[in-house]
Amino acid sequence: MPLKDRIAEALATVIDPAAAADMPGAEAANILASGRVSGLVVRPDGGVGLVLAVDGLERSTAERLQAEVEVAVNRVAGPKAARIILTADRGSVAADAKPQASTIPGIRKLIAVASGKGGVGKSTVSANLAVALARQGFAVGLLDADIYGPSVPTLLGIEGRAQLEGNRLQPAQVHGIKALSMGMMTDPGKAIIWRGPMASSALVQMVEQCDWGVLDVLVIDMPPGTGDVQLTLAQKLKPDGAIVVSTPQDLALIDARRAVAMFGEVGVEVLGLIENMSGYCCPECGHVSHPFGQGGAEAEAAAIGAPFLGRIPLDIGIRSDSDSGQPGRGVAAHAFLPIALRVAREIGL
Ligand SMILES: Nc1ncnc2c1ncn2[C@@H]1O[C@H](COP(=O)(O)OP(=O)(O)OP(=O)(O)O)[C@@H](O)[C@H]1O
Repeated sequence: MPLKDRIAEALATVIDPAAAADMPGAEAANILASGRVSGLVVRPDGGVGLVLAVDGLERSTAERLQAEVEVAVNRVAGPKAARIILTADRGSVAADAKPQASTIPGIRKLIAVASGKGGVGKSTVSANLAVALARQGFAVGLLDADIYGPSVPTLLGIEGRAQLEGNRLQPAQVHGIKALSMGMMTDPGKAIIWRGPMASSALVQMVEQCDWGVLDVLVIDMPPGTGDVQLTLAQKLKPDGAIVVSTPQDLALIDARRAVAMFGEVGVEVLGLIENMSGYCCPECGHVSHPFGQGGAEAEAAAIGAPFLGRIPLDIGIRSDSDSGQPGRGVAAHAFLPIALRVAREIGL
């Protein structure tokens, strides 16, 4: 039987959650019969694409359904073959979220991605989260506000400086998102010597002068730490929510707690903690080890009453894709999808 037919057969085993709710006990309709699946294609490289309509479903139900579909497709077509595009009447899915406008014209929502200390993967998380949100159909911008070590140009493979048109800075357009970085303002390798209030004012001005167009969400890769610059930036930009990234070891978690407290001080809701570099799977033998400990961020989140958004494994592919400017592939694509869906729901996208 052709692969496409076998995939259709597998999809026919997935029950439509709405039909199941309507007909408890009866033989509920599957997602093919109920018309949720369209545009099923098998690409020459073996990848499988389809559109899944999730109208009328709660976000959590839609996420579960997406995961079920992914498993069904991958079972037939091989691991990581599925590429699922969700469509929804946004009103129905986001009905439970509270709408709120950002303070920057044209930008609906702002998310700050922060960490208590440097090097925990905050920029990697920001870039992959931005790409994952864009793949859900949102118009996404990424601001690299990390004045101390702007890494977004490397992570996204951006070369050259930001251009000015009139008095408006033009963001780079890469991987389906718009991006602007301090690293696009200076010569590579040149230190930026702004300090304190000057740094935060310059950053705010940079966001406001950028020609973002209309964005559903702007992801802000904050400078690492919890000093004055970070505090002022949070106060001035008033993000709709903040995500704190930490590795699992105790020292990083102490700093993550400080970052959560900082957002509390300025009244910014913490959407949750992400544990990065969590567990390493040896590509040779498949053994999973935990060089930075295990489960620390989840326990910390529970202790401080913040949601836990998920964990990203320590993965050689993530490291090499970051260095070569290719976010959103392989392990990263899978790990960031549920986090992006949850974040979108939390901020009411
Ligand atoms: N999950 C991961 N698996 C493997 N490597 C990772 C992972 N996350 C981040 N890295 C690597 O760790 C290094 C630091 O990541 P990144 O620049 O994102 O950290 P950061 O917290 O933004 O650092 P800083 O705050 O100092 O700018 C990079 O080389 C990146 O490729």
